[in-house]
Amino acid sequence: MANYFNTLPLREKLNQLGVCEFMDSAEFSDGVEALKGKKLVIVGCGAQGLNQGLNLRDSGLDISYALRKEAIESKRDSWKNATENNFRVGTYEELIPSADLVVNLTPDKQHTSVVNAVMPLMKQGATLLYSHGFNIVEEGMQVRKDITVIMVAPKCPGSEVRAEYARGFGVPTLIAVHPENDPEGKGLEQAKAYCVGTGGHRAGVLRSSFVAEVKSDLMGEQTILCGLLQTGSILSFDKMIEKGIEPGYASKLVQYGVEVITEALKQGGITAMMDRLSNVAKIKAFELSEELKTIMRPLFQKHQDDIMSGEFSRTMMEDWANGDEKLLTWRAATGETAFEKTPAGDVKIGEQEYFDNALLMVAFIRAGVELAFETMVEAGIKPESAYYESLHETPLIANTIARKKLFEMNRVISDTAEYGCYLFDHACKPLLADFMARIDTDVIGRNFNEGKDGAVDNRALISVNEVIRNHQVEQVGAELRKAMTAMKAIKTA
Ligand SMILES: NC(=O)C1=CN([C@@H]2O[C@H](COP(=O)(O)OP(=O)(O)OC[C@H]3O[C@@H](n4cnc5c(N)ncnc54)[C@H](OP(=O)(O)O)[C@@H]3O)[C@@H](O)[C@H]2O)C=CC1
Ligand SMILES: CC[C@](O)(C(C)=O)C(=O)O
Ligand SMILES: [Mg+2]
Ligand SMILES: [Mg+2]
Repeated sequence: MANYFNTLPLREKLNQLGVCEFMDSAEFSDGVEALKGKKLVIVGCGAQGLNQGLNLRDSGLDISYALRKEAIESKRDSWKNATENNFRVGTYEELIPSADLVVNLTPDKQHTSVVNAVMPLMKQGATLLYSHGFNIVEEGMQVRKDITVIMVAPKCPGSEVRAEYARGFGVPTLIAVHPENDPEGKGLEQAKAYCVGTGGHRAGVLRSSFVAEVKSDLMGEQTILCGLLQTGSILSFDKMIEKGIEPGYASKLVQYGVEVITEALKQGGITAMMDRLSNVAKIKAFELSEELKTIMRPLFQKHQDDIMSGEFSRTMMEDWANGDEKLLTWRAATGETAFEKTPAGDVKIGEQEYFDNALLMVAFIRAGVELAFETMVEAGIKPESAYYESLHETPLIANTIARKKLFEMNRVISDTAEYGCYLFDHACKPLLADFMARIDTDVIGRNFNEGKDGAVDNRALISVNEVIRNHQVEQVGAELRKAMTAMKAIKTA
C-alpha cells in the first residue's frame, strides 16, 4: 500500500485539501432517517467507540459492538465498556455479516489489520465508517469497490463527544465520502445521519475530504491541542517550583487554569480570553505571546511540512513496527514528571485569579492557537477547518487535563495524537530554554497587577487590541460561533 495523498497529482492534492463547506442546519432536517432501522456495528469500544455509541443509541439507532474474540473471552475493558452499558457484543463473525454500517473505531495503527479482517465478512453494498482518515490517506488502504467509505470525525476527545451531547450541544464534526468508494452515491446522506446521531450537527459540520481531515487533524493535535498544552503546562509548573511557589498551589493553578482560561476562548475567541486581563496585564501577555510565536513558528512549520510530505506518518509507522518503543518511553516519562506527581493543593483559587496569576499560560495559548491556525491556512487548509482544529478544540482538550492532568489527556486522545504530542514537546522545550530563563513569578504564580497602578499607554493598548481582534481566527470564529446557539458554559473549578 502506498501513501494515497502522495500518489495524487498536485491538482488533485490541492483539490482534496481545499474541500471545506460549512453545512447549513437545514441540511440535517432529515435527522437520523438515512440510518434508521439499519444495523450499525462498531468495531472497538474505547475512547470514541463507547461515547459515539452511547450518543447514537440515545438518538434512536441500533448499535452493537464487534470485538476481538480474545477481548470478549478475557473480559477486557472494551468488553466491560460495552456490556456494562447494555450493548449487544459479539465477534466479527457474529456481527459483521449483517451490518449495514461498520464503524471502525480501533486505534489507527490497527486499521490495516482490522479492515483486512472485517472486509471479507461485510455484506455487498455495506458502508465502512472511520473517524479519522489516516488509514485511507497515509496508508492507502484499498477497500472493496462495492463498499461505501465515509468519515465522520468529531473534532474532540471521545469523553467530550459524550459530555457535550449530554449538555444538549455537540462537537464540531468533519464529514467526508472517499471519492474512490461511493458506488451508490449514498455516502453523504449516511454521513449526515450519523453526524446527527452523535450530536455534531448542533455545533457545526464541515463537508470535508479524508485528505483535508487528516492533514489538519494531525497538525492540531501535535501542536496547540496536545503538544503545546503539554509543554506549556510542564514549563509553567516547573518555573513556579524553581521560584518557590507552594507546589500544591502551582499544581492547581496549571491543572485547572488551562480549563478556566480556555473556557473564555471557546465562548469568545482570543479576544475574550485576553479581555479577561487588566489592560496592563493584557499588554504583557501580548508581548510574551508575540515572542513565543517568533520562537515557535519554525517548529509549527516543520510539523505541518512533515505531515504534508508523509514524513511524519512514515516515522510514526516505523515506531509501530518497533513495538511502539518511542511512544511507550515517552508515555512512561510523562507519568513521572513533577507536575503529574504533585496533587492539586486544597487551596481556593478564584476564577479571575486563574487569569491574573497565569499570564504566561494565556500567552502560550494565544501563541499556540494563532500559530496553528496560521500554519494550517498557509498550507492550504481552509480557515473554518483550521478554526475547529485549533481554537474550538483547545478547551475540550483542557477539560481532560482538569480531570487528571496530562496523563489523562494522553490516555483519552488517540495513540496517533499522543505520539505527535510527545514529538512536539521534545522539540519545543529546548527551543524555549532561553525564553523560560527570563520568566519570573510576576507572570506565573503571582498576581501580575500587584504593586502596579494599572497605567498604560493608550496607543499601545489600542494597537494590541487591533492586532488581536483583526486576526483571521477571530473573524472566522465569530461567524462559526453564530451557529453554536446551543453551546453551554462549563462550570469550572
Ligand atoms: N481518542 C479520541 O478522542 C479520538 C480518536 N479519533 C479516532 O478514532 C479512532 C479510534 O481511536 P480511539 O477511540 O482513541 O481508540 P482507543 O485506543 O480508545 O480504542 C481502542 C479500542 O480498539 C480495540 N482494539 C485495539 N486493538 C485492536 C485490534 N488489533 N483489533 C481490534 N480491535 C482493537 C480495543 O479493544 P480490545 O483491545 O479490548 O480488543 C478498544 O476497544 C482512531 O481512528 C482515532 O484516530 C478521532 C477523534 C478523537
Ligand atoms: C486532539 C487529538 C485528536 O485528534 C482528537 C481528540 O481530536 C485525537 O486523535 O485524539
Ligand atoms: Mg482530532
Ligand atoms: Mg486525531
